[in-house]
Amino acid sequence: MLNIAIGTKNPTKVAAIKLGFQGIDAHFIETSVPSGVSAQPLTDKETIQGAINRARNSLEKENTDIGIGLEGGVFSSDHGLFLCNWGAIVDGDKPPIIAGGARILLPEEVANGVRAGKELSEVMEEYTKQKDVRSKEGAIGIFTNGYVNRTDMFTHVVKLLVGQYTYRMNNW
Ligand SMILES: O=P(O)(O)OP(=O)(O)OP(=O)(O)OC[C@H]1O[C@@H](n2cnc3c(O)ncnc32)[C@H](O)[C@@H]1O
Ligand SMILES: [Mg+2]
Repeated sequence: MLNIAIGTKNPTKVAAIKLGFQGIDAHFIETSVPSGVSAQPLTDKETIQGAINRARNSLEKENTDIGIGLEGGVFSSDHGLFLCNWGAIVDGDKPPIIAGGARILLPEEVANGVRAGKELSEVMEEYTKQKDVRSKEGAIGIFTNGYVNRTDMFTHVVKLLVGQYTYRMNNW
């Protein structure tokens, strides 16, 4: 059995990790760890680092076989501010396994709140007048009209991670 530390207690991320590991005999420990980056990462680079830090910190804290981290962020482009998501698996001293998720543009009204220094989660609550969007459908669920929610999006990231992890186990 694979012991896995999950570097979050956010229910959308926890659900995605359990779905992404379906078919693998695994035991999960949810643990709160620092991401080591800003609460609102503003570049791909910072968001990737947050995912790796969460994976490594949860592995070291819980002393499991592997650690997994999922991190949400945004980045600026010529077209506006994109939502981005990254994930990482850390397995001892091996190089981290990394995978990226879907990206969508945020409406300018929401983007301006983040540019002004607010966290996306806070802006989403004001914009939708709903509490705790981050733990439910997420910004991606709201702006895709429910077609792809935060768990769907992170499940894809986790499958990309698990697939690369099992490939490496079998071939390296
Ligand atoms: O408990 P943790 O694991 O930290 O979960 P989180 O919801 O805070 O998620 P992240 O730290 O990975 O996300 C970074 C920031 O972006 C926000 N965010 C990212 N994606 C979001 C989404 O789909 N909906 C609402 N807020 C989102 C989030 O609330 C944070 O302010
Ligand atoms: Mg957070």
